[in-house]
Amino acid sequence: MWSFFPPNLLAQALNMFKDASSQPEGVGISWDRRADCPPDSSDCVMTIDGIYKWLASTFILWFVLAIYFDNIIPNASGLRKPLFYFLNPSYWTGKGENKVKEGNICRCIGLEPLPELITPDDEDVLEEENLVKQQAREGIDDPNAAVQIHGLVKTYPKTIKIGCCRCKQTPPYHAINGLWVNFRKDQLFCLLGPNGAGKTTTINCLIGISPVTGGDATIYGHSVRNSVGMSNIRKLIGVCPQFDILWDALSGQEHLYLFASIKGQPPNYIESIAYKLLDEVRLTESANGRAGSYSGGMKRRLSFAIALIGDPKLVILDEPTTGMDPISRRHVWDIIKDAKRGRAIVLTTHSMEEADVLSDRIGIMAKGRLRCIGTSIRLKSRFGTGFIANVSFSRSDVGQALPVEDTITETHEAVKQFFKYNLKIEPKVENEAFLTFVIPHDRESLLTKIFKDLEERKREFGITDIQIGLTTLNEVFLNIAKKAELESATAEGRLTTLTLTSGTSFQILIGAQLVRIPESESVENPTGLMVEVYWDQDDAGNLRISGHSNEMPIPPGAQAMASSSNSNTNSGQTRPIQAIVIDPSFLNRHD
Ligand SMILES: Nc1ncnc2c1ncn2[C@@H]1O[C@H](COP(=O)(O)OP(=O)(O)OP(=O)(O)O)[C@@H](O)[C@H]1O
Repeated sequence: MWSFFPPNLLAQALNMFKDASSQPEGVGISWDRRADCPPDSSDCVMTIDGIYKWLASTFILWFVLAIYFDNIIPNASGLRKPLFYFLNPSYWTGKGENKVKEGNICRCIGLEPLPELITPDDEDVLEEENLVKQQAREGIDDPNAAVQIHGLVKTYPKTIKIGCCRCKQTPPYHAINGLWVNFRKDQLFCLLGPNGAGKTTTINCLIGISPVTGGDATIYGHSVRNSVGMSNIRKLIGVCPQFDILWDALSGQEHLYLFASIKGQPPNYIESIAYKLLDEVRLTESANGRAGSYSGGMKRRLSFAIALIGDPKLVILDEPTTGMDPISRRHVWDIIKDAKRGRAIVLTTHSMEEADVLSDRIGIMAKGRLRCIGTSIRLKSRFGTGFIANVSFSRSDVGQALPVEDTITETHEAVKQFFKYNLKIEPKVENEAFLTFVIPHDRESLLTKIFKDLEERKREFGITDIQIGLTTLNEVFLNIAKKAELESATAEGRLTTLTLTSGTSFQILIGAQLVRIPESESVENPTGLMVEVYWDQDDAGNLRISGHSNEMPIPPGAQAMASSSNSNTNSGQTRPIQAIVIDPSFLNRHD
């Protein structure tokens, strides 16, 4: 046992050298006599020759063990190989399956239960899911898809590790909850979502930084779940991560040289590749400056240039324009548009304008699930509130006989009446120069006729311009984020206190639209009173009450929805009065 540890062998060898040469009559140990025991030694167990051989053998032993443990102990991202990975022929041949695992060897994480998969309630998401599932069932490798995501699940265990194999678990967090989607070639797919939606986690799973808990994803046919597939994927992708991974001491040019070498670009071309990319991202002048002295926007541009090295077939851009000024941003948009040709791009961003300008398809995620998918126009028409009509007025060419203010009021009033009579809507924004109306989707069929009439009566109303457009992507995003937050608040039965302007306070389910005011029955209103509650989101995305409507009688057709759980009721304490939630669907019937 003693001999398995090289320092002991070294110490023994030094000791033998000392004994052999410390006395004046000592003859030392020559190379020829390396296998002989010292002449006066009675307990010679090992000679210098034996020590050399042991040192050589233990070097090989420890070297092999180091490689083995390096493979089976989870790396910084939690990835590791199976215990008997070396028995798998693919490890040696570099072909076929060689699955990577996640988590500790004692499998704290491996035992995480997969989340309950929920069928999407959006028809487009369901259609996409069914398409990908069908392709997976039939083993079809879609020639138009660059990335195929098959029921991807990522669960972060809230685990506190103590020692090697003892671990304490807190509830796991499902960051991605069964994602089924294809990212097509020659297209830019934009992944949107509020903070914590799971966008970066999805990207990290695709690029192999984060191990997948369930499901799989293939990039140009290579699975992210096996290490051979992952090493092939690395040759095909370029990544601009959310946070710049740069070395302060290296210049922009040196970064490009370094990454081009790592990506295996031919040495003769590295200089021209770096020159071209620096020019594309407008960093030629600062090419020799240290990255540490770059501004945030310059660092983002350098990271973007690094992602384009080697002409990757899939480019993943995680918030690439964060911190850029509008001019640089527009410039990077142009580069991204050009880069779309011949490759797939996956982009995450918080800029709705960016998503609108660049995307071929957009997917909005929230709470780890895909909530909607489609082109920008499709999302706007399905999830926006409808069309926006802007009617502009001139002050000069109408109503000469009346004072200007009266003329304005009169023309505005006439247009307001026109919209009220034809579309039953009031203006959303109103000022001297224009009126803005939001036209709900259910009245879209009337638009052609109404705008023809309005066009003909332009002079009569003093209208200078009529503009009509879809609601913005921003609005779609807010609607989806709000719906997701509402869903989770309802599922968890979270309550909050509503205080009416009349001073009455009671508890309501977070996200409830219509609530019955407790104890509000009277002779005039035998069914009681209700209020409509308005919600918005705070900076952290949590729903908060922004206001409420006037109190109104509950119509006979209104039905109570399933009552909420009494999650905040503590035994021994006064039970808070909790309002009943009324099913808002009857509102639509009375529109
Ligand atoms: N290593 C981790 N351990 C535990 N939870 C994590 C870990 N990394 C991310 N999460 C959680 O997973 C969820 C998704 O995070 P992710 O970074 O993917 O969100 P995102 O959509 O990219 O948000 P943002 O727009 O802020 O970048 C978040 O609630 C986050 O707190």
